[in-house]
Parts: sequence; C-alpha cells; structure tokens
Amino acid sequence: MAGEFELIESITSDLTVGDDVMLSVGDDAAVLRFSGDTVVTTDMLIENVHFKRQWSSASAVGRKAVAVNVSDVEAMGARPSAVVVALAFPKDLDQAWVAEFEDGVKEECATAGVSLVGGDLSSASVISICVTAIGDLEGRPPVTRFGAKVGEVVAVTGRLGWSAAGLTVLQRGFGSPKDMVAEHLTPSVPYGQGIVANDGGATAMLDVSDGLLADLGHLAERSRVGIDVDPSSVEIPDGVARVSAATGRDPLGFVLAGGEDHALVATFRNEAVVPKGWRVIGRVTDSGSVTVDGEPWEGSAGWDHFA
Ligand SMILES: Nc1ncnc2c1ncn2[C@@H]1O[C@H](COP(=O)(O)OP(=O)(O)O)[C@@H](O)[C@H]1O
Ligand SMILES: Cc1ncc(C[n+]2csc(CCOP(=O)(O)OP(=O)(O)O)c2C)c(N)n1
Ligand SMILES: [Mg+2]
Ligand SMILES: [Mg+2]
Ligand SMILES: [Mg+2]
Repeated sequence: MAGEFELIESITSDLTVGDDVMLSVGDDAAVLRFSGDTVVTTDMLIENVHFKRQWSSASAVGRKAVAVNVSDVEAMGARPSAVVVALAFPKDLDQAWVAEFEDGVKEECATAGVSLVGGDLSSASVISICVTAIGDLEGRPPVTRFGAKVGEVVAVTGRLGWSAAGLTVLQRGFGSPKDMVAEHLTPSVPYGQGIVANDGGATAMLDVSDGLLADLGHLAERSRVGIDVDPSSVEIPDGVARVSAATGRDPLGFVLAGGEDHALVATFRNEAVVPKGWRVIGRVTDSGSVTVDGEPWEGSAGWDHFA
C-alpha cells in the first residue's frame, strides 16, 4: 500500500470539475459558488452493514456511495453540484480495491453531473465511507417532507423492489436475476427528476432508502397527514416476481418495504400536474397513518439500523 499522500495524489491527479467549483482539491476546503440556496446532506456506507466485499466490486461500492447521497439532493428538488468522499479501510486492504473504488466514485459523479471536490483517508477495522453531497436550488424553493396536503396524489419515479430482490438472492448465495442484483449493488437514481418534480409543483418529496412505506411514514408524520397506497397501481417487476416465487415471499413486500431503492416519491396537487415518467401510486388522506388499500401494513415497513 502506498502512503496516504501518494494515494491522495493518485486519486486526485485526474479530476475535472464543474463551473460552480471555484477551488477543488489540494487546499483545506473546496470553494463553490451557487446562484441559490445550498442543499447539504451526508450518508455513510459501512462494510457488512451496507455492502459485502464478496458481493460488490470496489467500483460498485464507489458508485453506490455517490448515488445514495446525490439521491438526497435530488429529493430536495435541487441541482446536485459536488461531493466530498471520506474513505477509511484496513491497512492490509489491496491497493487495487482503493483505486477501483475511486474509479467508481468518479464514474457515478460523471453520471450524476457532480464534481468530486475533496475527501479524506484514514485506516479503520472495516471499510467505512462517508460522502457529503451539495446541491444548488438555483432560486427554487426546497421540496421538503412537510408540504403534503389531504387530497393530493402520491407519485413515484425510479425502481421499487429491485434492490431488495437483489439483496435477497445475494443473501442466499445466488447472483441472479442479474438486473435485480445490479440494482442493489448500484442503484440507478433518477438523476434530474428532483428538479423536474420541483418545477412541476411537488408539494413534498423524499427518496426511498429505508422502504417505501417507512419513508412515506416519515413524510406523513412531518406533513401531519395520512397516505394510502393503492397496491393495484404498483408494478411488480419480473425479477421481483421471480425472487418472490423462489422464496415464497409476498412480492408487494419487496416493492413496498424493501429499501435502498433510491426512487423519488413526491406529492402533487392532482394527477394532471404529475410529471411525465412519474406513476401515481396513492393519495394523501386525513387518516394520520400510512395504509395499503385502506388497511395498515402487516409486517416491517422498512429498514431500521437499530431494530
Ligand atoms: N447523527 C446525526 N446528527 C444530526 N442529524 C442527523 C443525524 N443522523 C441523521 N440526521 C438527520 O435526520 C434526518 C433523517 O435522517 P435519515 O433517515 O438518515 O435521512 P435519509 O434517509 O434521507 O438519509 C436527516 O435530516 C438527517 O440529516
Ligand atoms: C450486507 C448488507 N446487509 C443489509 C443490507 C440492507 N440495508 C442496509 S442499510 C439499508 C437501508 C438504507 O440505508 P441507510 O443507511 O439507512 O440510508 P439512509 O436512509 O440514511 O439514506 C438496507 C436496506 C445491505 N445493503 N447490505
Ligand atoms: Mg441518512
Ligand atoms: Mg433521503
Ligand atoms: Mg435510513
């Protein structure tokens, strides 16, 4: 393994940045210039909690670390601008793992349209990653979790259930359906749709990380409303149906409570204003809780790190 500063040099020597980056890596902090209010968010990926080395390539872990963070910037209705990436790993880790991880980070930054403007390296007993993502509202209002009103519709864009189906087969030692597994290892965030929803009049929004019903629960609580999901409007992807048949688990469970989807879910005043590419899956009610076809969901609504 190279020394810390040689590693930083090899990671950062080929970086390119966007026009809003005044100063990138090599100083004590980066400097960005925005035209509107700034959005900032952070999320960690911890080995054996969020990924396993035997399941994920280093590149997939790098891509996921960026994707799950930029997803939160999208969920505020902002334009994602930049990320900083902190990585800690065991001293005996193969240096190629670090290089491939950083390649994955850069690849996803390019896909998401963000600049890598800094980071940190440390040693640790397991691979631990912390990304902070920054976005520019460019004069728009933020789309919060607390703006949903009774009578509005709930709509989603992105893939629901794929990630959980992929995780389920990985946990059983299998590698297919490949599209489900790939989605779990690197979620395909609907980049650009946060702004589309904001400009389309979304009244509240979040990204689905813990599970659709759990996350809708956060939105309902913050907005002091209820939400009813119409299960007949929720598509069951082929791969989810296959994993469900193989495991005997309810396909709706993957879609409604699976987690790590990084789809965007938002409320809109009515169906007519729902943007193209978004599917209506439910309504905002006055029940004060999240229901599925009017009934409480039996079983887990999503992930809890300490449950
Ligand atoms: N350790 C912490 N200190 C301060 N705020 C936190 C901490 N952990 C989570 N939060 C905040 O709590 C809110 C919910 O967090 P979380 O469920 O992780 O959101 P998300 O699923 O979008 O990542 C966010 O606003 C987040 O910034
Ligand atoms: C090895 C492994 N076990 C379990 C999971 C499943 N899992 C881990 S964290 C999580 C929920 C989302 O992660 P979190 O850190 O809560 O993200 P946030 O809500 O903060 O965006 C899920 C479904 C996984 N991805 N990898
Ligand atoms: Mg979080
Ligand atoms: Mg979120
Ligand atoms: Mg969470």
